[in-house]
Amino acid sequence: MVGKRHLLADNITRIYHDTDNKEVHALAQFNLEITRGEIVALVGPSGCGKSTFLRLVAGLDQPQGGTLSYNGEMIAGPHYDRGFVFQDTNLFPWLSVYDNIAFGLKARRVFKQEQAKVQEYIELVGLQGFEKAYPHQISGGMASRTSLARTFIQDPGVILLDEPLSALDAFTRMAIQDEIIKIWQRDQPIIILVTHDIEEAVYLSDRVVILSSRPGKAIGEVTIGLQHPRDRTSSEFVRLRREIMAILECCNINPNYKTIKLEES
Ligand SMILES: Nc1ncnc2c1ncn2[C@@H]1O[C@H](COP(=O)(O)OP(=O)(O)OP(=O)(O)O)[C@@H](O)[C@H]1O
Repeated sequence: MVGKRHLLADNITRIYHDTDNKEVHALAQFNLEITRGEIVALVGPSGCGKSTFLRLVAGLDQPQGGTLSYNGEMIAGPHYDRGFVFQDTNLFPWLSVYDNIAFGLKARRVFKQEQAKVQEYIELVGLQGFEKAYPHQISGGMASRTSLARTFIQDPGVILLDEPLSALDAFTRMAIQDEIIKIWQRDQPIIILVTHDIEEAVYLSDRVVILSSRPGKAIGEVTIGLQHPRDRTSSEFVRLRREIMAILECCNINPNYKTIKLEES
């Protein structure tokens, strides 16, 4: 896979039906191109199709219109080369931290050859000493770290992060954001991050794509030209946050960002 990571969404449409069988246009004419090593954040109002897009890239769902390809091939179903991390960590409660992280390697029957990677990823996310603990014995932050390590260890070309840190306190979230950058710098996957936290989007991503209200369309894009590690208090960081907020405000899609607006004022 090395050197060939390329994701292309061309004119994607996804229409659902609600309980009254009325059409719900989740995504319309949605376009996005991402190459190896990029982190792209998707921000937009609740219900604008962000998670829908991640599900399409994961191959868990199919678009009704447009094409979605990875490395030139249409995405037809799930594959371990496209990993998904959800807000709800979905850890296997009957497996220890170690076995949760090793799970994918075992499923692919590569555990024997790649066993050393398990300890390596445990250390990368700071879980040493908790290898034998079960999910009910660890904190929310540790569960998130386990879930991230379980996905990153597979070395996927694409990693889909659907608000993976939103349930955590600000301090833990910031620590894990740094861990994500550390692993990303090593493995260089494409990362698509869905977040409601504008600061998180600016801290982690190379580009922030802003979606309109449903049906979700890209209505703006902000390039974050800052080196890692980023300083959240720098004038450029604050300016980029404001630029994204301005696009959201300009398109009248502020209501879901009230908390962030209050923070800014
Ligand atoms: N399986 C489904 N059946 C019917 N409607 C659906 C289905 N999945 C999603 N939708 C609808 O499609 C729209 C987009 O949903 P999606 O979860 O992608 O939005 P989102 O931008 O991720 O929202 P949030 O930020 O609140 O998580 C919503 O109106 C949602 O109700």
